[in-house]
Amino acid sequence: MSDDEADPELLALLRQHLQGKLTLSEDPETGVLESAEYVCDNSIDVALDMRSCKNAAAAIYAQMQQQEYSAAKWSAHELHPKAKDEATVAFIFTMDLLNFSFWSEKPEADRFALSYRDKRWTGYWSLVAALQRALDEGIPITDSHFWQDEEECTLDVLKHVFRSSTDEEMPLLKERLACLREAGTVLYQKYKCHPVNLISEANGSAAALVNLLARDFGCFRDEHRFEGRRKPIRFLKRAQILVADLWACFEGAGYGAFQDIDKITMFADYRVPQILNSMGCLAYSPPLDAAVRAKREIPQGQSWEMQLRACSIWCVELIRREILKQHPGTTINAVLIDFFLYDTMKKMELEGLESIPHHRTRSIWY
Ligand SMILES: Nc1nc2c(c(CN[C@H]3C=C[C@H](O)[C@@H]3O)cn2[C@@H]2O[C@H](COP(=O)(O)O)[C@@H](O)[C@H]2O)c(=O)[nH]1
Repeated sequence: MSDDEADPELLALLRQHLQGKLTLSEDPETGVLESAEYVCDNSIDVALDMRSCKNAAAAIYAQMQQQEYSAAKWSAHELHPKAKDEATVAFIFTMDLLNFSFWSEKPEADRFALSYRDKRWTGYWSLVAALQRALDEGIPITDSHFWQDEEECTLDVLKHVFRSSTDEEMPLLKERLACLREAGTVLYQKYKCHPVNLISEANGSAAALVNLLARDFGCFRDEHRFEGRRKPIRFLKRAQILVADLWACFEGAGYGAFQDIDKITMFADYRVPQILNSMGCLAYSPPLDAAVRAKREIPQGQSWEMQLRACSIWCVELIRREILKQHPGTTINAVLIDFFLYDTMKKMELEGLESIPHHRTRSIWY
């Protein structure tokens, strides 16, 4: 067949499509909601309180309206990147590769903290500040070529990037370096060394992008066994928050344009379960409640930890459905509810209003 002749198979497919006979493959699903509902239905140490979820839906909606809460708030934060370009995509990809496990056992004054732009940053914001500071210092921390260069991108360089203003180091630094190395290799092998090519591969689907991340990057494959069930339970928290951060940063356009963003669920971290419990939406069994209040470490993958994560996802899904029922046509989705709950929890923490500690699990998943 010469170059300018169309492929007969392609022509046949096109003809079928034009005649309405070709049903393109179903929109992809991530399987996270199905996983969350399954674990929640089989949980005995974490339960949802429906009355509180209903009340929470009304309160969250009212406060989001009052604060004019929208995706635009994402870029408003001084540390988040402002430019709507490939460099920002690389920044967000790097950030969500490493967006896990900032909590400390030390008192507030001694915990890992980072000084940047004359402020002290802890938790998630210490990560964002560290990346911004590295770029200011000419360290190409968001460049996948750098991640692969074992001479340049060493553990000592990462220690410098995340250097603390206290004696405590950022947790899991070796694991963070391993995430960068793996991501650098996969981006080199499959995506021409840049995450923008990942986004275009997903063809405007948030669920497809989440699935690509879980398929190709072990460090995004946040799925685990639950009590003998054959099919793994999928949480995919950092894959989902990566898609959500792109969507929020680019305000649903450009590299953040996803026609199915509403398929993204709440991000199963250690902060949102804390506020859901404080609002009465999640109830813990006495032994779990005692373990959380005693700040005892809860191992990743253990039943309690799986129940905390899954019930949080399912709880926010029910709150989302209740808001939709009370306010048909609202643009509020699980991403915005989640962002709002995280930000509200951080405000409560700042004002010393935490009624229960967050649970202590050390892992690269959240
Ligand atoms: N579910 C959920 N988890 C979130 C975030 C964020 C930050 N998102 C920003 C972007 C838009 C929003 O408006 C936020 O301003 C971080 N985390 C997770 O929390 C943990 C860090 O806690 P702490 O150590 O206390 O900072 C860690 O697992 C981190 O991955 C979120 O939004 N939702």
